[in-house]
Amino acid sequence: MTNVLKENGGTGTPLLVLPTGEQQILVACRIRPMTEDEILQGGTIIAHKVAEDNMVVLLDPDEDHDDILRANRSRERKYMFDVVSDARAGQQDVYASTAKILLGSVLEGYNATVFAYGATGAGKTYTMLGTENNPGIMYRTLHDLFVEIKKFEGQREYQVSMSYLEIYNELIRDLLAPSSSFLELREDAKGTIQVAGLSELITKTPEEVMEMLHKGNRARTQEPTKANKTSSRSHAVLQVNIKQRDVTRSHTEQVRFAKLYMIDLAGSERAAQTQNTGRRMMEGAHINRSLLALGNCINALSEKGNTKYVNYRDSKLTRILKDSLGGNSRTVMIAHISPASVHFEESRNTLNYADRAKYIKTKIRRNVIDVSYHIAQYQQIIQDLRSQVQLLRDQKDELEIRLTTTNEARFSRLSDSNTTERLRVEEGLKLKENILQTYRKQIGARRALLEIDSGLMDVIHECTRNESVIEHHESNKENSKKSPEEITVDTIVSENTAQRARAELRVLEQERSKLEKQRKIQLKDFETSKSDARRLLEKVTKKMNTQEQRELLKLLSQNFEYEMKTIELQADIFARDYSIKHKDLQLLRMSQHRSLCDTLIYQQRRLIQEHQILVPIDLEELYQLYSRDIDEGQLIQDLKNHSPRSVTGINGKPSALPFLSQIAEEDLTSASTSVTSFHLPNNVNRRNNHQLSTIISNRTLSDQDLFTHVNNDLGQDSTTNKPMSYSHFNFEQSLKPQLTKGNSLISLSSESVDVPINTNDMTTGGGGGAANRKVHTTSPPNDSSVEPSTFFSNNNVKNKAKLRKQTQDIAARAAQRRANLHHKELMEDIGSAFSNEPTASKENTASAFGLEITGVKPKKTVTINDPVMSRSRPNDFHRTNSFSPEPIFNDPFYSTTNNRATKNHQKKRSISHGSTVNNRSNMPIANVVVPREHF
Ligand SMILES: Nc1ncnc2c1ncn2[C@@H]1O[C@H](COP(=O)(O)OP(=O)(O)OP(=O)(O)O)[C@@H](O)[C@H]1O
Repeated sequence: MTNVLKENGGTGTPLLVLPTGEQQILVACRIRPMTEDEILQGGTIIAHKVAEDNMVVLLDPDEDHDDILRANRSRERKYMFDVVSDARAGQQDVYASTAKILLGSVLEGYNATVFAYGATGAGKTYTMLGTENNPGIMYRTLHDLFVEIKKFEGQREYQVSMSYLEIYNELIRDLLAPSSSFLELREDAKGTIQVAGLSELITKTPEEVMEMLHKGNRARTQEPTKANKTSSRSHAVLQVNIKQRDVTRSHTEQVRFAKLYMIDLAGSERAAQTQNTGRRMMEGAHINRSLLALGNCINALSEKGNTKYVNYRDSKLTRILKDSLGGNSRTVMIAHISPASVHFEESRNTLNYADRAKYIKTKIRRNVIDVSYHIAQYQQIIQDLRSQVQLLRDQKDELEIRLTTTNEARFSRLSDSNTTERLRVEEGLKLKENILQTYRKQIGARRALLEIDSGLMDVIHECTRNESVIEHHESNKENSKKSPEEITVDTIVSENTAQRARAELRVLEQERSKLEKQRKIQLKDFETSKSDARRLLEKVTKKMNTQEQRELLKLLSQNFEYEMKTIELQADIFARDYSIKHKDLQLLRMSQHRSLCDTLIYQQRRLIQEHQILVPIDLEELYQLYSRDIDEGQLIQDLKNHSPRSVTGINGKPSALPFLSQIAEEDLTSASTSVTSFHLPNNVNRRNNHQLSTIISNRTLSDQDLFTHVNNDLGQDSTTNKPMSYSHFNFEQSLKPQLTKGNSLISLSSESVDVPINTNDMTTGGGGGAANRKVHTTSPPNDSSVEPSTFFSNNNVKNKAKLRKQTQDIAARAAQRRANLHHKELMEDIGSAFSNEPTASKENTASAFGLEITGVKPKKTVTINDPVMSRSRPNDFHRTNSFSPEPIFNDPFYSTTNNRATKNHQKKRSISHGSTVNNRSNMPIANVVVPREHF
């Protein structure tokens, strides 16, 4: 069979790769020769290819040229197509002008379809399948596909598999497993049609393909009809899947997939012409129905602008052809007609359809998946490359030994008279040595460049880090201008750090410019060695004329390429590492900036309150929004999620990022102030430590904070080496050392907090009345069996788990309460608008207004009250302004009710021993107690 192809012109012409994007279907027309039957029937040739033009002229056999009346109403039809072939065109010609055009694209990862269309007996099967001695498109395409694949041997890995099915009477049969039951079509999530259970066989040679095709065709439903002795009564679909990837593993790898459909449709038929009855007629009806569906799709798709709905669902054929007609596929339609006058109507219909199909456009894109390897996998790839390098080295050494022996033998054989040959061999060896040296030089230059780059990256990173430290110090200084008596140890430490950073920066800048100069020189060296190697290679290639020499050269080059690839991979790892570090710093800087903004907002807010300035309602709402973000911990959560610390390494464990451990403690502290400065402006928190902790103790603690603190394994107080006190732990003393050891940034969000554990509340499991459901804890835990000090003990895992569980319970109950409250409020709001309606009807009305009452999302904040403060200063509240009827206590910064609720109910709140009671629900809502004198 392969010989047949060679005789027919083989695979000569190079393959095209067509561009991506919207493309029209390529429509070809094949006019077959007259058959004996047609000649016997007295048929005349009415279909002609016009010279070189891609035009078909179809003459009307009934036209009477002597009819003067109809002289101007000729039924002669002219059609233009992309390709037209007539009786003179051989199988190879038809293949070369149609399917072969697609092959290059298929190998590049584009889907393609070739389908043969036409009336029964028009020559579709001949074109697609052909005969044993003159195979058709299916075989030729696959043959060339394998030839092309062979060309890439050693560079790309291919897997070719095929499946072959027929649609007979709207039933799908697997032609490669004909005894299996009928198959069903399925549509996957992406809308791609799949045939469930279809066998897919991997093929390695064209011979295997041909064997499978024959096997499939033998199983195909074929019956003689009046119109065609070997009429195919089904649509046959050959699907070839091509998957390819590069042999050489790299850090990024492209895997390409392509689907190639080759379809031999059953022929449309007219009952009168085929004279079919019974089963044949039924078959014909099915064939026609599916072809009609195809025709409808073609009509809809060829509409200008293609706005019409395309109904692919009418037949299995159109469902399978969905992508080929309107989706991601380069498609070629080969319309077949008989030239005989007896088939004028069929030919005309076919040509009309083909003419419409010219306007169909498909959207082509390449099916490529970029497989990007995780850094952890790089090591493996490098290892693989190293072993490949070693293997090649061994091969090279072996070849060198063989070559030397051969050369020595040749030298001894060479007589003095044959000096020219001797010189030639000597020169060859010299060239080889030269090329080796150049390669070594190039590798050396690349390695040196990599080292400089890596050093430079480190220096740049260190510069940025120091700049960040200085910047933060400056902004802090600016932010909290202190009187001389306010200068504390912290201030001095910070100043020293900044000075150190400045000194470091100066040295680093010098180092950086030195490295940059070195890099320039090295880069030049590398470029020179590259061009030297290229020149030499060209020279040596010309000189080496024995097979052995060429093989050696090839091995040398491959060896060199692998070495270079290994270095490039290392460079890539460095670059990625640096990029992670850089992002880390960016995060830190953003965090610092946020800290500054928080402080600003806080101070502004304080000014407003102290001077009782009226603020516009929208500003007030913005404050509330801001406060909610802070309290819900959403921003902190985001920070945590994007923190490089959240990058997981092998086995899901956090990856070791040494950079983080290098961050100076002061940097972390500054990052940590992102939230704390909002609660603790510098001029407040420097006054005295007592005040500091008191203020902190009264902040709102969100669920997020709560979980974070519990989960963060706070352990022992590092200064006293004692377990953490239950009622209070201080950020400065407790969290910072943990953080600097590499704990999550989330911990930075909180300082000193009170953990609100009311064991009564917990043990009742939320099942009690309003008293048990109180959010605030006004007394220390009264469960004496639980030693507070053991709660945070590092070793007491049980207690920690218990505490975690209790905390979660509190949060869950608080969330539930809020949900109830929201629900209630919503119902009351709706109630005021529709006060006469019963509750059920209100819910209906709400849903009619797009309000889903039951779906009210519970808020996530738990409000904590300082037990000590609440008891000792019950009446120490004051009003600041009309927007804040209570002091900070009701400050929207700390308040967690939603905007609407806050707005609606602010005026109705009353103060009751440190908790604000919502008039409607009688439930305490979020609040924080802050004694006046602290401001
Ligand atoms: N280009 C051609 N050269 C020579 N013979 C041809 C050519 N095209 C078709 N024939 C012959 O015409 C006859 C009908 O062709 P074929 O079976 O391929 O038609 P078909 O369109 O597939 O019909 P059906 O739809 O009924 O299956 C066959 O005997 C075939 O060998």
